[in-house]
Amino acid sequence: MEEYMNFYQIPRSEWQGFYLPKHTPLTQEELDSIKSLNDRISMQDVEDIYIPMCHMIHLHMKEYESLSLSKGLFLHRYIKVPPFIIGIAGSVAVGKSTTARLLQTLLSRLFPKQDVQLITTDGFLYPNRVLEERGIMDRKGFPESYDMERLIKFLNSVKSHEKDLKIPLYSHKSYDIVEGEYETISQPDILIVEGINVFQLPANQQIYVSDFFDFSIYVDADPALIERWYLERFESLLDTAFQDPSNYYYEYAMGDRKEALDMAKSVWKNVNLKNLKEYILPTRSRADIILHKTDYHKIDQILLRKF
Ligand SMILES: Nc1ncnc2c1ncn2[C@@H]1O[C@H](COP(=O)(O)OP(=O)(O)O)[C@@H](O)[C@H]1O
Ligand SMILES: CC(C)(COP(=O)(O)O)[C@@H](O)C(=O)NCCC(=O)O
Repeated sequence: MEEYMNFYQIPRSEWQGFYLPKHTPLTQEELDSIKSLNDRISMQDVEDIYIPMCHMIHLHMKEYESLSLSKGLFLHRYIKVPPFIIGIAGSVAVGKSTTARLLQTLLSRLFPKQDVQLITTDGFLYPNRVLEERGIMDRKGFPESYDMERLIKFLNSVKSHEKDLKIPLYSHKSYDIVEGEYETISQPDILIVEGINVFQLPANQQIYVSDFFDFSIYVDADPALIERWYLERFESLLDTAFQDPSNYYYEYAMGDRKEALDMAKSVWKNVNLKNLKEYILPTRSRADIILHKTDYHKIDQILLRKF
């Protein structure tokens, strides 16, 4: 079957004309706050791609709100509109967290009354102790390494307007869940959920994570490019975060550069690329929108679900 049969395939040049950014110019302060997320983000992409996408998301939000209100009228009860949840999926190192933080900034700016909160699903990875007990330490990021039931219960609580929900904290410094530390999500209007696994259909569950999504985004690129971004990020971390003696990769930062890069290449090939091919790419066509990136993270094509 043709994977994209139910998608409009829209080249960048066409997409950028759908919503003219002159309606929503960003102030210098806002541009600075985006640059502080990642100073390599292209402002042209923000204007041409992300701002029109925020307006597309707004269309979905309006429909969602209207359906919730109509449901309440039908049921003769007041239903407070549940939080609108946006899922973001894609490979490790394709730029999910950068996209998620950019979207959080832009949605907060464009819709100032909305409280936009963000989580990443790495907090739902089992702690290393559990992964070791199960003999799956080398499967971090694969479906069996996540407590998906906990993630589903969390999303249900968010939709039910529960307050002060605590989620575990994953540290890329210790490469493990930090015991006793949590992140708090409390009654957002919009919640962005970013992770490699968010469109997957876990075995033995009747409810899927994506059942809670009201809009979903897949960030896509050629795996050879993603490998380059993975290795570039690894190299820049060798010069910065990994220099901290308490960092999981400290020995690599202190040792031979080539050995460190060979190790990263092997993790890419045996873990992250394998995971991409077996479990992440097959979920791509579940997204409402696919952002396709080319060199330097430039978005060249947008695929928008028709139905
Ligand atoms: N739009 C972008 N422009 C430039 N660099 C980017 C962009 N998005 C991501 N990157 C870079 O690519 C690498 C991977 O991005 P990241 O958001 O950490 O990926 P993920 O969350 O998918 O693992 C990082 O080094 C990041 O700085
Ligand atoms: C923590 C991750 C599984 C990504 O988690 P996500 O937030 O996307 O759910 C990934 O960054 C990771 O650590 N992968 C294991 C192999 C590696 O060290 O790259």
